[in-house]
Amino acid sequence: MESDRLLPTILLALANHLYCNRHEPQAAHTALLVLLLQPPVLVLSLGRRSLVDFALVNLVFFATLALSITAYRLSPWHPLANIPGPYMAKITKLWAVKVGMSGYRHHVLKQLHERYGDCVRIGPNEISVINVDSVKSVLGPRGFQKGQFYNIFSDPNLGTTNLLGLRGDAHANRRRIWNRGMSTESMKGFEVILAKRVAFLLTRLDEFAKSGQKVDIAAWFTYLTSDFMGDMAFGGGFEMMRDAGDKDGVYAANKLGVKLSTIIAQVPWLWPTINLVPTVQRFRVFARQRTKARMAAGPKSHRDLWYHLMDEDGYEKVKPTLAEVVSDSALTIVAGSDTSSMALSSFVWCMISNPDIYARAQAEVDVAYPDLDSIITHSKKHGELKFLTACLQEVLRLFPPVPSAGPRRVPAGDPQLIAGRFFVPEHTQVCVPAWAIHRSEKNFYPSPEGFDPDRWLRPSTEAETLNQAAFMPFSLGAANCAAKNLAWRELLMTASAILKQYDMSFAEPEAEQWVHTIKDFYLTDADELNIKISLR
Ligand code: HEM
Repeated sequence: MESDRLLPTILLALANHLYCNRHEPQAAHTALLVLLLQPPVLVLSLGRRSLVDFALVNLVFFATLALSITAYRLSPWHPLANIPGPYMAKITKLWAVKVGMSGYRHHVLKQLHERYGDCVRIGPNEISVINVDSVKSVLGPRGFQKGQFYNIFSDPNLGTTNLLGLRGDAHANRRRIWNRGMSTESMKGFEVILAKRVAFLLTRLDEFAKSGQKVDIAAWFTYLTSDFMGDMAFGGGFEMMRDAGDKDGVYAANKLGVKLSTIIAQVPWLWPTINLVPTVQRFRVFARQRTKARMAAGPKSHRDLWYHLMDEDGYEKVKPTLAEVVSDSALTIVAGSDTSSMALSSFVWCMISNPDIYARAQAEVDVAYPDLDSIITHSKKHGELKFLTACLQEVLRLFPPVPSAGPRRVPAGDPQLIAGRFFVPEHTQVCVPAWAIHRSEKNFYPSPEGFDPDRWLRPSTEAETLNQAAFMPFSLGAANCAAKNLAWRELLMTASAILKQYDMSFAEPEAEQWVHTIKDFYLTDADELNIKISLR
């Protein structure tokens, strides 16, 4: 290729690299279009017309761009050059997309930390940290704002963003309403709603116990938590326990959205493009339909979350808009169904896999609750369930339902010292993976990978480590789980009821390996967990 085309093509590619380095693209389709258009425009402006010219200019343009980006990302001038990590991760986000799509991101991050230490570079502009001091500075009271990944929680159709996607003052204002909605007083109303659903679960599970058929308990916990969240968010909407499945495909659409978020987490500028896919819209259509139904139904006898999010008590000077409430109610279903159901499934798996511990937890429930009714009518005795609580803590430690979450972002103009030795520039994405933190022997020792509920109950000794500050299944700081207390009640009530009512065993050898099928798609997903249950 002659220099009259070669030089301008190379310069154009380098200029593109320089521009994108300063201004990260926000939407894949526009960025791609702009890139694809440039080489042909250049060829035409140079007065050329032949196909060979078009092909060569394209080749040189994209090869130069790729080489320039790769060289810079691996060079000692890159601001994250001194942070160790895999080469492919440093060069391209495609590495993270591949890892994310495999569903084993949680395992990969843990292995990387074992190999490289507390701070690992996991993307051209992204790091992962697991030492507790850094975790505090990222998530603590003066922590970082959420990274670009969380932009997916804005709904272009409603023109608003749900709580999970908000930052700064906007987040604090909305969170105040959530916190009021999750007060001890509100919890009483929610418990009535929860108790009805748990009681119904038991009537459905009794059918399996009586027939002796195996039951996919993971699916039934999903039905329970989805039905419950539907009640909370929109005063109803899901009847998955009644239908023994996802009749309308709404849950599946939601699940697809969450899975896609794994890819988007790595390349957030793909979101506006993926957002155009009709299946992704299905869940939003459901939310709009339920909103109409909820508004037509009026107040419920027991106040649901909708009541509080709408500020029907009139505490706020400026009332939340309907769009904000709809998007937060939809968030309730996303955030509150798979998280709790995976925790409950992991709990059942841990019980059956550890018969001695199972027997102790069951005995404790039998002492606290003389009959099943007392379990589902009130939660006053939850404080007495010390061993069961320790079992659930251990479940949440080993199998956190949000294993690596989305990254936070180093504030503009304020580089940070991370892991005590690395200066990290503004806008760097920082991931804080609970799965790896919970399984580090620096935080939980001995046997950080073992199921040992007693570690939460034994008096502390020098030979053991139980780092409470490193326990973060509900995340930490201002944007931690808004429904942590409700989730605990749900876990304790359901776990107590299951222990009280049934004896459980694995229905097939594959079930013994079930935890190895847990995948990390921001929330977790796993195979069927088939068990046999019999009435006690
Ligand atoms: C065992 C059950 C649960 C676990 C382990 C859990 C865990 C978490 C985690 C780790 C986060 C932070 C996510 C992030 O930073 O990306 C979060 C946020 C959130 N969770 Fe939960 N969650 C559970 C149940 C629930 C339930 C039942 C609800 C709904 C009623 C809920 C509502 C929320 C909301 C609204 C947020 C966003 C908070 C904010 O950004 O201020 N969660 N949860």
